Amino acid sequence: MKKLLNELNPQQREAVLYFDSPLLILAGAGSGKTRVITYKIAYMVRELSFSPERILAITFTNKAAREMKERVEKLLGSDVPVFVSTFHSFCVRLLRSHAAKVGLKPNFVIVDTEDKKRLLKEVVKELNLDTELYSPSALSSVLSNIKNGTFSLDSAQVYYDRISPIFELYNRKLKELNAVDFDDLLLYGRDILSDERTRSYYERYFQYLLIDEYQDTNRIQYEIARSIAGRKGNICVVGDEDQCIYTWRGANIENILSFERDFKNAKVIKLEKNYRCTKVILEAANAVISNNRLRKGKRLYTDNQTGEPIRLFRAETDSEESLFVSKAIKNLIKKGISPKDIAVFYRTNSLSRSIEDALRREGISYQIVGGVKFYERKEIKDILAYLRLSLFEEDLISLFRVLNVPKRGLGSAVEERLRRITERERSWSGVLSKLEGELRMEKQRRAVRELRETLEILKGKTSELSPYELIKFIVTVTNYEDYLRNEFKEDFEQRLENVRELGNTIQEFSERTGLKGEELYLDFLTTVTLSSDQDEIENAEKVTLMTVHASKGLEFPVVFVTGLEEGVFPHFKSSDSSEEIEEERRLFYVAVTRAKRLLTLSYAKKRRTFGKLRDTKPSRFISEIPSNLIKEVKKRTRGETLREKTENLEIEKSRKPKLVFHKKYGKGVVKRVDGRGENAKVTAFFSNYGEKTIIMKFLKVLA
Ligand SMILES: Nc1ncnc2c1ncn2[C@@H]1O[C@H](COP(=O)(O)OP(=O)(O)OP(=O)(O)O)[C@@H](O)[C@H]1O
Ligand SMILES: [Mg+2]
Repeated sequence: MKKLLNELNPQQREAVLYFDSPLLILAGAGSGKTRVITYKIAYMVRELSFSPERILAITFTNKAAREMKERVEKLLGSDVPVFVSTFHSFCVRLLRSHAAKVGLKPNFVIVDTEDKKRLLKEVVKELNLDTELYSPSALSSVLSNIKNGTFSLDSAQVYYDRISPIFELYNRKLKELNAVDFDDLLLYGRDILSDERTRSYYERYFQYLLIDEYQDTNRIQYEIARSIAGRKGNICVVGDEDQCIYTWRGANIENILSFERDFKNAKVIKLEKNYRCTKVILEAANAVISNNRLRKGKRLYTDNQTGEPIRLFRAETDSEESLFVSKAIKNLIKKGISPKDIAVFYRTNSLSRSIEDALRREGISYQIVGGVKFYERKEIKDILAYLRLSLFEEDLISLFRVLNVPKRGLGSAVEERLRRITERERSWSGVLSKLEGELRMEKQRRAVRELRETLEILKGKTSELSPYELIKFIVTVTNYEDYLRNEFKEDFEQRLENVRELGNTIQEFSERTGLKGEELYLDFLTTVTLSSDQDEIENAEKVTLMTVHASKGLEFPVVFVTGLEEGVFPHFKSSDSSEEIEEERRLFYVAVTRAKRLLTLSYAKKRRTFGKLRDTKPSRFISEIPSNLIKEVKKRTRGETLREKTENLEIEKSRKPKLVFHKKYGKGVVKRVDGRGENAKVTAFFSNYGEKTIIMKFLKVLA
């Protein structure tokens, strides 16, 4: 364990060892906040004999949760059942155990974004409102804001005068369907904990609570945390107010301030040393963020190398920008940088297409984070809908989805009839029997009967077949393969492949968790519904493309930030108030501080928007970086290829040596390297001779 603590600096160590009162760690990017949480958990388990399952750690994404668990296990050298989850998945657990308290059944369904819009469309229709005026996707986010407390129902009324009945009917429908949306998860979680007996049970059960990315918690999450930490105040939160980038989702800087007020005797520890970035990158980040006024103010330093200047490429057009990025990446890969160490960021998803095209042309493999996710693909959702129906009689949301998939000649008139029946009937068998009785056309009646029979058959199979077999069976009995072949000629193969992959995934999930039957599928479906953008990142030899929002908490040796134009980044929606600009600046700060060694910024002087090439202005954030830190990648005279232009992108080819060999002193462990190439000065520790500084050319690098 001593060794563990040695891997921390004095402030980090203090944070790990501190248990006397609630602890708030406020620190800038890359200063080791996440590391402190991980080490603190390991320390509690190993040195203080905490039962791992009684430690609750909250992270921002499921991927972060998984990684944290893995790291703790690595530090401890064994599997530990630490409870690491997101607020949402924690609330799912709470809700499964206490569903009745809030009027739900334990096997409630979580509606995803698409289901939610579908339901809202129904609501709007039922209230005889105009679907153009009350568009489901706009309503979806308004309702979300009302639930998470960013808007009041009254203030939303100004824009949508019928918002109250919509809100009411939507919630009623959810309840009737035994369904919840993402925001409900938190609200119900809070409600469950508002019962004093339940609350004190969890307060006693969880002996310590840790929260990462605390700056992005919203009010409701804060209240949940408070109820669990309770009076004991066994809580440690880490955050950075400069990285608060989710105020539009209700994240609230107030929570940092109220922490010190609500948790008596809270101790605040600051971490000021950054371990991630080069001096140049960190200085740029510090300079940019100092333009924000809504902050506590702190300055990070680093002992890392000065590093390369920040590259800036001013492209004529967006396609030239993409070309530059792809050529530069190609060059880096040629120089030995691994593709998985490279990330390209943009402000909005729509900017990815042109970069994708360019990368494809260069033959560079990439993964795009936050596009259409695996579980949002149509074929996956169709099969999962059948799976859900075979498990849950009352999942009428899924029933609507499969009514005419595969095509059975049951169009919108039948759907309308179905909707009316669902007002009285709650289970699919009842609903379908009624529907069959009401229909006039024999063909339609038969189609409905067949659907009901199919679902009956499936119902019996969930416990009988292995997950892989079950998915295969669903595909067979529904004739889904034929459907795909007929409807999606171009990418039918790919879609079928995705469905097979789904079978494998559930099978693997079952083997990993040891779960079976209904419990298995319930857990799997929850995981799937709550998966976030970051969950899609594979650990493959691929360049990663993502929005800045999705990059939170991550780090990459090489980062490109593209589309740095006024109106794009900062985004035009934000340009009318200084608070919103400050949020954009925090977002830019997050982008810059993801880079460990090389940062490249770019923008296009003309960008195609709404089908036309338009003039742009460079983002103000570029001019907020001191010019001595920037080196422009100039366009050279004609005749030279872009490859030559980007050849200048220098980056250390090999990593710093770790182990060296010297003729006289033998093997030495490297502590420091000053300079580059064969004349670099290497300071190393040799077991029989102590520390020596030697010129690189007299050494042999062993590792
Ligand atoms: N004491 C340390 N010694 C060596 N490396 C460290 C130390 N502390 C942190 N690091 C490394 O620095 C990097 C950044 O750490 P970490 O991700 O924990 O920072 P963070 O404060 O959580 O950043 P962010 O604000 O971006 O979430 C990681 O690669 C981590 O392993
Ligand atoms: Mg972190």
